[in-house]
Amino acid sequence: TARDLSSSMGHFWLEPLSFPGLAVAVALLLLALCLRSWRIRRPGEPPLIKGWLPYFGVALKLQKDPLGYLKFLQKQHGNIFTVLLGGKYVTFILDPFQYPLVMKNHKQLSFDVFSRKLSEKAFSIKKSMKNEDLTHELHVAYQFLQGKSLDTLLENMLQNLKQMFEPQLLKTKNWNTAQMLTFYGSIIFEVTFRTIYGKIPAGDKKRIISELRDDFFKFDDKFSYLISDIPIELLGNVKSLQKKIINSLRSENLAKIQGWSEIVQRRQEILEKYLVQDLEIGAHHFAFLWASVANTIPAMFWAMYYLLQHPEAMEALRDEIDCLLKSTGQKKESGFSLHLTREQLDSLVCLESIIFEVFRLHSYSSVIRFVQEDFTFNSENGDYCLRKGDLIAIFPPMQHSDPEIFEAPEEFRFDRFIEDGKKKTIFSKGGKNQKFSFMPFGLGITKCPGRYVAVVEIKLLLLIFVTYFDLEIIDKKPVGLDYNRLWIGIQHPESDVLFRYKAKS
Ligand code: HEM
Repeated sequence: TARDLSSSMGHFWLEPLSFPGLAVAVALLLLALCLRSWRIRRPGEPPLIKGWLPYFGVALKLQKDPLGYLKFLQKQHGNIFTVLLGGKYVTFILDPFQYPLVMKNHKQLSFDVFSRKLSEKAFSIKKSMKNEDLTHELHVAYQFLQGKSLDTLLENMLQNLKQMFEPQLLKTKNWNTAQMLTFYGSIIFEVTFRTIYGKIPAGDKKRIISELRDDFFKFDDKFSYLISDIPIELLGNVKSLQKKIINSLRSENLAKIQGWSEIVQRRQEILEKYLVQDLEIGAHHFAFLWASVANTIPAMFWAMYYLLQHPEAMEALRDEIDCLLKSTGQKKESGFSLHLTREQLDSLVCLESIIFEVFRLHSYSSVIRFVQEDFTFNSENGDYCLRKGDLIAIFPPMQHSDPEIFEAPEEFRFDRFIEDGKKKTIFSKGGKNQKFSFMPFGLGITKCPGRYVAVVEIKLLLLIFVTYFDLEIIDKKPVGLDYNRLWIGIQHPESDVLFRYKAKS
């Protein structure tokens, strides 16, 4: 419908044009749209599905029910086919045994063309993305999101949570009502910012962090439009929000913040070494900040949402946490005195299983590659010609929702990732182990480097809320997914959910 169409394009505005001017602009636009859709399948190419809408192709159908529609196309056309989506031709590779072929052909199937375009539009990172040495050094620096550095991040995160919770939240002795996504979003933004970028000096602290957070969420609300072809200038105030956030993360402003994490220190050194332009440095910090919270927030929302809807999961989790606290001699009653190591967090198999089950159900992180040159994809099921300029997509939710790998895949089962009291890591189909059955963080060279931080952070927050608070869901109606962020991580809920909390007495 026209409404769907306008929402899938974004609510943008145009400068008023005179009538003849407008008519010519519309005619040219329609011509351009039709030309983009004018493609005929060449011999050897995968089946081509263009839909009936010029330019948009099957975008609306896919957005309405991505899994249902892709499974329908898979039944009709097999494991490889090309669809027209918002002016782009995307070839889906749905057979997991062919994933390694996509990952290993770096030269023909490039990941950086796609991510460079996104970084330029969404975060205003311009020249520096083309500098291979810089990109390489930034990648090497991701080691500071693992190992010993991760232990330090965990310690600092606990400390920050203590400072954030003690003055206020832990004193909430009467029921307080809040919207769940907004509530956890705000906590995650603040604790992540403090842990990664450090503490804003007292005085202006509250104002600065809440202003940055508000701007960040307003920007993030429009993120799905940033991966479309709509120029950023047509997205209302997104450009000015982007400028404002980048400005607050420039070296000069970051220098006022104390306690940078190792990853930020190292990134800053590398950025200074290669770049002269301070705004470009701010843009890199913005991209990293976005990556560090954008997916953790909806993941935390869903974990809490399912826990509150599934008393059996809550009970199992409470037992597991009680056991750990007892065995480490920690008492719940003595204020916020928790001390946890990464090994202890790691031993909580039920907690991890709950989080992984949320990822399985709601991570739509896709692996996207750009076809750099015409290329023949030699697979076991035949050879396919891929066309220069098209995109290739691997779509993990197809495995996550395969009933032969995960029984009753639509159900939330808190213990799905537990077997004989231990973590279950291998899943099979038809008797064969499936290496690519669970891919919430992408694959290969572009796999998320922050995945350990994300899991530690969600574990810590769930543990704290379950230990120190009484929690109840108020809106009991089931909540569906909003597929606006189809390719980019954990999906948001269709609507926020009312819940209430109070500190345990
Ligand atoms: C549940 C939470 C998270 C999910 C589902 C997630 C998912 C992903 C995915 C799928 C990618 C790859 C995108 C691509 O193929 O281009 C990615 C990239 C990235 N993620 Fe995460 N992520 C999460 C949390 C985090 C956190 C907490 C951090 C940082 C502390 C982080 C830092 C990054 C960075 C820096 C990249 C870009 C890597 C590059 O330069 O290639 N992520 N994430």
